[in-house]
Amino acid sequence: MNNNNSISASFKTNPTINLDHIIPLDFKTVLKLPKSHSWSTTTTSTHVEVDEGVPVVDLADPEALTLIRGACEKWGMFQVTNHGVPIKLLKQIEFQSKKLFGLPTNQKLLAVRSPEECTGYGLPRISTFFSKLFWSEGFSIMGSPLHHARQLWPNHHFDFCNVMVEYQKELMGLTERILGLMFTSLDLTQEDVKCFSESKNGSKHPQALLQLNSYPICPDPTRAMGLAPHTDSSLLTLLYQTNISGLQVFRENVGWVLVNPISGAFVVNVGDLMHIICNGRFKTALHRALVNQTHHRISVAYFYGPPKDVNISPSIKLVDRDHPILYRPVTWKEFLDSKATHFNKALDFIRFDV
Ligand SMILES: C=C1C[C@]23C[C@@]1(O)CC[C@H]2[C@@]12CCC[C@@](C)(C(=O)O1)[C@H]2[C@@H]3C(=O)O
Ligand SMILES: O=C(O)CCC(=O)C(=O)O
Ligand SMILES: [Fe+2]
Repeated sequence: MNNNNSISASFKTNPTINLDHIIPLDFKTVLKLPKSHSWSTTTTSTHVEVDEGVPVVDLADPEALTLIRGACEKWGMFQVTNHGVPIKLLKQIEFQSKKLFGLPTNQKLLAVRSPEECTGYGLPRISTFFSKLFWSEGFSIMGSPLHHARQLWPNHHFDFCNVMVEYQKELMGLTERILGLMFTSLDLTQEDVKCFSESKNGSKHPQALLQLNSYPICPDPTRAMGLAPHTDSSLLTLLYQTNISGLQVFRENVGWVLVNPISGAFVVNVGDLMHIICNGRFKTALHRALVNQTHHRISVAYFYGPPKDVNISPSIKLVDRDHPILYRPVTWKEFLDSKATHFNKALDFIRFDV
């Protein structure tokens, strides 16, 4: 799916940038944090302790709708349990990710993401917005991972590919179920949220990207950044953060709050597009990942969005005299283009002055 027809084209790396922003360091050989990866300690300063953390929602709970609405309004994030995705699949994707990131660097570079593309091995795209580099590496997949998996393991890519494909199938089902709950919690029906109706070129398919993240053991975590603060551009992101902590979410007037790993749970992030549809009522979650000195951390993010050329705009049901319309219509493609230039300010560029 690496063509101009998909959203992948919108978050391609600017071809003129330094390859340092694509090719990760050979982390295993580094005993001291290099200057290139040394952030000021104020940027990496750790989280605050809070009494009540990110809400956890058991999908079988009769109160799930109310809990989800409250969590999205207050945190832009919650964790889900009892979601139906087999634990075995979660263990398998963790295993396959570790297998991939454990390869020697020269082998991983066989599948490096090219500047024009969105899939393959490399540093997270947002690294181009920062002068310091991240203590992390990633592998992005859209649809079939076959092309890059063959480059890594010419004869032994079957298990990897099967797990990635199965995981994407399961996560698409779960994401759509959670999206339905989120809309229902605001009394919105399918008709109220037009983003899945026919797109201009007749394609009705939602778009999704699977991102495997690896945060190697770090010699000086107090000065390193795994993934800098950002919001996801998606409608919704489902993150499996294994059992090693590192994810933090920002709360206004509170600070950075740790998202405690819960065995077998998914973290659900409200993305920018959901924030637009809800006219700001559900908050897009500002989050980041820090690293540690003892454990290699893996996380798996599934970004889900609408067909690329469908207009996304605030639902009129959530607009009234007290809640004026905040955003103008935008397609996911246009928004990703804007995000690739304006990064965390992209929402401001489509906001009406109120
Ligand atoms: C579908 C997408 C979401 C994403 C941009 C992209 O087109 C492809 C990569 C995704 C990712 C993964 C790491 C974090 C993130 C912020 C980034 O830079 O690239 C997200 C993007 C996003 O949500 O904007
Ligand atoms: O690794 C994590 O906990 C966060 C990953 C993330 O935010 C992302 O991939 O967008
Ligand atoms: Fe994210």
